[in-house]
Amino acid sequence: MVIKHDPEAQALQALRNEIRKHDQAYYVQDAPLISDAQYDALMHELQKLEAAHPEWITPDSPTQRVGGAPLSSFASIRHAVPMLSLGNAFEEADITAFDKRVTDGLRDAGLLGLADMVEYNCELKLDGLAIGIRYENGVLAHAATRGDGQTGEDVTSNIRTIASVPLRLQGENLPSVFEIRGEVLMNRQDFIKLNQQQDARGEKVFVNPRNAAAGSLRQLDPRITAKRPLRFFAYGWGEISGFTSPLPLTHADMLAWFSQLGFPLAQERRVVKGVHGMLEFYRHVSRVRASLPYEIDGVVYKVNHLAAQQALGFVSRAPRFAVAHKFPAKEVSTKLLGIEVQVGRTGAITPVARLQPVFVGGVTVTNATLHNEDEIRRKDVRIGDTVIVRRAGDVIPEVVRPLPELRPADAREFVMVTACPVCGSAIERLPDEAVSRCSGGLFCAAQRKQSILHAASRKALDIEGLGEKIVDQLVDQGWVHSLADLYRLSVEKIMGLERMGRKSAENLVNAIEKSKQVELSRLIYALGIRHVGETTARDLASYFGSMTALMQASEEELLKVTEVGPVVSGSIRRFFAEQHNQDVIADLLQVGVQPKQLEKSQNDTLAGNTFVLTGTLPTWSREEAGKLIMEAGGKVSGSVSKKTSYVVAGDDAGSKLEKARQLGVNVIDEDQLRRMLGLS
Ligand SMILES: NC(=O)c1ccc[n+]([C@@H]2O[C@H](COP(=O)([O-])OP(=O)(O)OC[C@H]3O[C@@H](n4cnc5c(N)ncnc54)[C@H](O)[C@@H]3O)[C@@H](O)[C@H]2O)c1
Ligand SMILES: [Zn+2]
Repeated sequence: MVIKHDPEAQALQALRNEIRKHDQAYYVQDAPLISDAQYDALMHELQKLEAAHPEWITPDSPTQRVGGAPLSSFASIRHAVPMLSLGNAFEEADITAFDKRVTDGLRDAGLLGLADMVEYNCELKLDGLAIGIRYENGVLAHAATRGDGQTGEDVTSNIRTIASVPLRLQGENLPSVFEIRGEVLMNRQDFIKLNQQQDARGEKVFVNPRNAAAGSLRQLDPRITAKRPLRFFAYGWGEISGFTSPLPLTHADMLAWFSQLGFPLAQERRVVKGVHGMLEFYRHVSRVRASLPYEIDGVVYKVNHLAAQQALGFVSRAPRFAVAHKFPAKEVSTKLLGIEVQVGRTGAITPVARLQPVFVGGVTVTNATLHNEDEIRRKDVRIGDTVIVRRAGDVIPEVVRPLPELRPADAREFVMVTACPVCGSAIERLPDEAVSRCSGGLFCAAQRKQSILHAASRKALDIEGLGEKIVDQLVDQGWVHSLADLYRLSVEKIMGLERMGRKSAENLVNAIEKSKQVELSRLIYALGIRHVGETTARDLASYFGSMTALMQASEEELLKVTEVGPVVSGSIRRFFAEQHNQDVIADLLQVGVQPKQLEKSQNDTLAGNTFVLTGTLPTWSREEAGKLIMEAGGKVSGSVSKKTSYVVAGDDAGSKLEKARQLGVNVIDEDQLRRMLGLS
């Protein structure tokens, strides 16, 4: 054949096989391998290919068929009347088009006056599985799943276990053959309970109520089905014969009759006219959806008059007289046009997907997060891919996964940027971290607010009154670009900020001025170098004694400082390697910031000793004691290790004391420390 070597024909075959595989998993195994959105995207792609090449459509194409082949472990039942699917509509325009098709069809058939609007019966689209139940002379004879639409699985014994399915029809005058059709489903609450039980017993849990209902009904042992909380709701019929009374004339009256025969109907039914009526029903159901006891995935509109239904007839897999109006999916597919990176307040670099605009979860989405570089690799997302995008509730939309089946030949892999897109500083990523970060902490505009707030905090420069609201304004006004700019602010300028009187402005300027006389350790901490917390800053200050010495320190020297390992030293080296950061520090010294170096003690009594302070000391605060130790040449560390020389324990000392005992580290009290310091 000619089409054999056509790449499009090959793609078409591959798609059909892929879809068949998923039909099998979904309809037969009740265990879908992919989300419905993903499945719908594959189906959509196949429809597009077939529309372009109608000559390639074969009767066995998934677009022409319903469901999956019946499971062979069940006996099969041939449907007297085929069980079909429903056409789908997603937007108002689809509904308008549906109504126009119906209206035109009925006018052509002479069933609708020129000025008349079509009447529709509106129902919920229950998210379970379709079942046909046949009654002979009023008694349940057999029941079958939809299967491939022509032949279904015999689930008679299982259907009999469902309490809401009558074993015998109610009333006197009954048809000799009557087939009811409807949905078997599981209430949300029942589904949650079932999954808890399954989990507790170490058995399979279901992904959603639909699959739980399908899996429970399609059991070879009806005793298992009997234990599952299944429900049945009627919405249609198959063969009806041997009935002496006239049949109802409308769909709504048919439903009313089913109710009399003993079948439960789903709530929220309504007969409406025209597009307006259908859309109003849709909006109403959208509002009550969350309060329904079961899952629905949309609503169904059916032409109400049965004569009109008959005149309209069927296409291959669905009736022309009905349509399912589906709710906006939380997941949809779209094209990934590109990947950009964003810099967060803390310098974290987030890759962001630029998408072909798509309507999902009720809004149009053009961007979605890809979290980080590893996620992109793990999901194997490539630029040019068709991807599944998810948006549930108020969360940020995210790219769930690509559809490799639809990957174009020119799809490209993402390459992480090496320089910050905001400030140009190097991007760093530590081996044990997922996130890449901009290393221009002091300089990067994206991180300005955060880094100034950090520098002003109590344990850093301790600038009272410099809170988030003020920092926001200072940065947004463009008055403060870097830390040093704080020291250039005047009272007059600050008075220009919202709700800032002269007095508070003066206080703030004084607080900023006062912070020029800062201990070296606090200034180091204020720089916001990654992994340099308060304690490390103190260790660095006491070891190097000056900012210049720290900035010039080699890796080897840094590693000599207590508890500075390769990660911390690397972070310090990279920070000072950035020219931008060096400039900010030079600027700080220029505007008059004078870090106070700790006075080295005369005799270096405690040199070479590392102390850990824990618990409440009788007279000194831990900070005071730490300062005294450092002034005597000792080091203070936050955690106990074999390298610790002494643990100074006060009242209520906890795990650190225990650790010291385990490791055999000397434990002393405040008095002993005082003596070592030569203070008593
Ligand atoms: N994830 C997967 O791998 C996978 C595989 C196959 C199918 N699917 C999903 O199944 C869908 C196709 O399934 P489908 O062919 O059953 O179509 P459908 O579920 O979109 O619509 C037809 C079905 O709706 C049900 N229904 C509920 N309320 C109804 C009412 N009031 N009146 C009439 N019918 C009502 C019936 O069971 C009927 O068979 C796909 O769009 C996809 O979402 C997913
Ligand atoms: Zn940056």
